[in-house]
Amino acid sequence: MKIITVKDMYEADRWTMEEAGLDEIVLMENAGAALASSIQVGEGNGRVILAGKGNNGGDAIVMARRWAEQKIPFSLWLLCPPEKLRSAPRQHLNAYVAAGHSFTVLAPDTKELLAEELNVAHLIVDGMLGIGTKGAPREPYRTILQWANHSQAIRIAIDVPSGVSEDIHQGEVFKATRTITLQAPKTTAFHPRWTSFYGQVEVVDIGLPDKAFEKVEVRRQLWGQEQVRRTYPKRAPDAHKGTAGKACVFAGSFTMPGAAVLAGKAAIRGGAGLTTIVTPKSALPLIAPSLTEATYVAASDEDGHFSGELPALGSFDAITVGPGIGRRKGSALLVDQLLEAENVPLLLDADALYHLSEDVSRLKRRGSPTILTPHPGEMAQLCGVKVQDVQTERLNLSRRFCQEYGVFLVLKGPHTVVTTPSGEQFVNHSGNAALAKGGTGDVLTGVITAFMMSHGSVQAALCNAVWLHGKVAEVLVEEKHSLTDVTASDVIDGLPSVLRTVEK
Ligand SMILES: NC(=O)C1=CN([C@@H]2O[C@H](COP(=O)(O)OP(=O)(O)OC[C@H]3O[C@@H](n4cnc5c(N)ncnc54)[C@H](OP(=O)(O)O)[C@@H]3O)[C@@H](O)[C@H]2O)[C@H](O)CC1
Ligand SMILES: [K+]
Repeated sequence: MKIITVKDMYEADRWTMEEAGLDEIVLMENAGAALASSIQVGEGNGRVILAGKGNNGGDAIVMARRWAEQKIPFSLWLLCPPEKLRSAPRQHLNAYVAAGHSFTVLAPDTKELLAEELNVAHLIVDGMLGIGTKGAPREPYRTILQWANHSQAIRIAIDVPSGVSEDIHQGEVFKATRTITLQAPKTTAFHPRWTSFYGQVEVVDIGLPDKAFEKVEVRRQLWGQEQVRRTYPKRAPDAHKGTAGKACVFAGSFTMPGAAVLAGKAAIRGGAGLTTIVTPKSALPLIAPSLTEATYVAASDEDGHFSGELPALGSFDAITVGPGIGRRKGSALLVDQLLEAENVPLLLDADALYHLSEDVSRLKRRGSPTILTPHPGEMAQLCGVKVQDVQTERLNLSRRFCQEYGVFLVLKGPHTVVTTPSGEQFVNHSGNAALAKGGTGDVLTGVITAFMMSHGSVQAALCNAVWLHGKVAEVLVEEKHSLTDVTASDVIDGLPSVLRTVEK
């Protein structure tokens, strides 16, 4: 599903109205109808619908008419005098009134009443400001946003939470429990400044034809269950361990053996036919008892770490380096040599990224796919910028990096972004805060390693692995865990149940 900018959305709107002849009134009707049916109204009274002067307010007015016809009690508040409404919302207000329904206009003598209603509301629907917002909300929106955000109510935003805009500001923003976005997800939903204001994001169809987006150059998409099901490869009935892929994972050290165990286990659970762990000799006995299915190569060891001497190896379908290798000179030498490995995809994670950041230009010499899986701190180091700069420019920075160095990149975080060497981007739509724990990154690395070998496309392999990893965390928390207690091993144990749903 394409992720679009405000400019893209207005262009698609224009095409739909001018070329397809569907006017704004119809789209607004569709929007209001979709909203009315996707919001669970719950028990009791105390539903407040807030409508601003623009078309976002128009969507709210249509939704209110639909609810009124279903005899759902609510109060509709108009935050500007009716004559100040834009044309389409005004027409819909006329229809609302003609149908015999009532509303209240915000005015000095009604302000207190709105404050009180918001205070006791159990559901607030935000149709105040949409994608036409510029900068921080002005009055009266600012004050109403403060009241709404203080309420204990469930808060549902129409299209975007009011106050969210492409120009970043520090003003008041509607803190939505859930945002029902019209037609296509907007880039602001994945901007670190705004993500938390969106709450849970849901996209509803309001009838714009796909063709409306054809002219829009969209190179950012949302990756979710539907895309995973479409691209997840079926295992051939005659598959054997050789065809399922041979992975070589350089991981672990005397002080960090667990990282190798987690990455290796996850690769095996993720479907790798054969997994070989290459680890310093003294770390091997710490790893092998916990990972019986792997084979091992004992690498030359210096103080429990890689000495830098590359052991003789057979041929592999994927090489991964990084989990638990540490930051010593020996592992730096190891990374340097592996970057020269020909004809095999190479995944660099964790401390391998630390060593890579010494000289990123080495990436340009690689002939086979290279995959980097940094968290924001590692990305900052790779790019020579501050972590904060990575967070505010996640999409743009990733794209520039991948295009310059010709790599695939998985930038981890609440909406993990996968970028291809040509700059196509995929924003992941699964996961939760349970993954904020040491070791979960090693698990992701293992799954990616396996998927790189089973999927025909590196991009699909990365996107599917990231989605699966996040989905497992969701299922764990839904079924038997809390956000606090999930461990990296739990994530490995949770892989089978989600994989089964994907394979069906
Ligand atoms: N195709 C679709 O997706 C459709 C979406 N719809 C909905 O329409 C809105 C966008 O509607 P639009 O009227 O363009 O914009 P808004 O509703 O966001 O309102 C913009 C007006 O609000 C004022 N404004 C702007 N910034 C601020 C601010 N910081 N503080 C206060 N007020 C602000 C401004 O008016 P002024 O006269 O004050 O300048 C804007 O004009 C979209 O989000 C969907 O919800 C359609 O219903 C169907 C098609
Ligand atoms: K809104």
